[in-house]
Amino acid sequence: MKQPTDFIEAKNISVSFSQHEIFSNLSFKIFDDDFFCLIGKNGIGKTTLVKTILGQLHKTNGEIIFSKKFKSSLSFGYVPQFRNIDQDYPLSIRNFVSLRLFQPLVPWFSKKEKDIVDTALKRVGIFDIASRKLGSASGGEKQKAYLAQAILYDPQLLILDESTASLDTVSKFDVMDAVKNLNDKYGTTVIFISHDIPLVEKYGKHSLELKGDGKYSYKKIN
Ligand SMILES: Nc1ncnc2c1ncn2[C@@H]1O[C@H](COP(=O)(O)OP(=O)(O)OP(=O)(O)O)[C@@H](O)[C@H]1O
Repeated sequence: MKQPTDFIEAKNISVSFSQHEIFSNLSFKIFDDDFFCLIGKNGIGKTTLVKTILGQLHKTNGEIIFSKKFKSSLSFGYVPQFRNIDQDYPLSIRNFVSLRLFQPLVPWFSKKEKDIVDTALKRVGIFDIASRKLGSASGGEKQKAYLAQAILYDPQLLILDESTASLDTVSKFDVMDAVKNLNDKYGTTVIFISHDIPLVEKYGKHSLELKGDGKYSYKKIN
């Protein structure tokens, strides 16, 4: 199969903190339509690697090449582990998602801003329930509201950092199906940091496992 021409390529990258080498000579590609899974035990260097890709940390060695679609200053959306929201939280799902709109100069939203929010709500599949109170939504629906916030400005990369870790099984698959839809239908490039191997195997396209001591494995999954 022909590989996409848009990608981020890491070539022999190494990162150390003082004398502590986190990873070394790491090489892999993240393609434009990728569902790239980053796995490895706690403290192995997954967050460090993502920060390196985003240019927030300096590499000790190696280079990261950005093809034409990706700029070296990447725009990204970020969804961390699920943070629960109280039952009596007053905002609707739509108003909660709108909180991430850049601060408007006037205290109401323009048509363009409303369209941005509606598009994000539709893309993650919560448009029909957008007027409901977020506090009364299920765990999966709340996490999809965070997901809608993360894709509001159509970022080049969507980073899911253990985003399904504390959700029940049904909600986990519900959120992952929404992410898969973004990836399949809208070409959103996904980096999924997870310990959940069954999810990685079901949804991932490539995986990079950091194993410590400079060892890693990079493979195609689906
Ligand atoms: N700024 C820093 N200075 C020094 N050491 C750091 C710094 N940032 C991270 N580390 C260390 O680098 C190692 C890798 O941390 P990192 O957060 O990347 O791991 P991780 O795989 O994302 O872990 P987790 O799964 O727990 O989130 C850890 O030993 C951590 O303490």
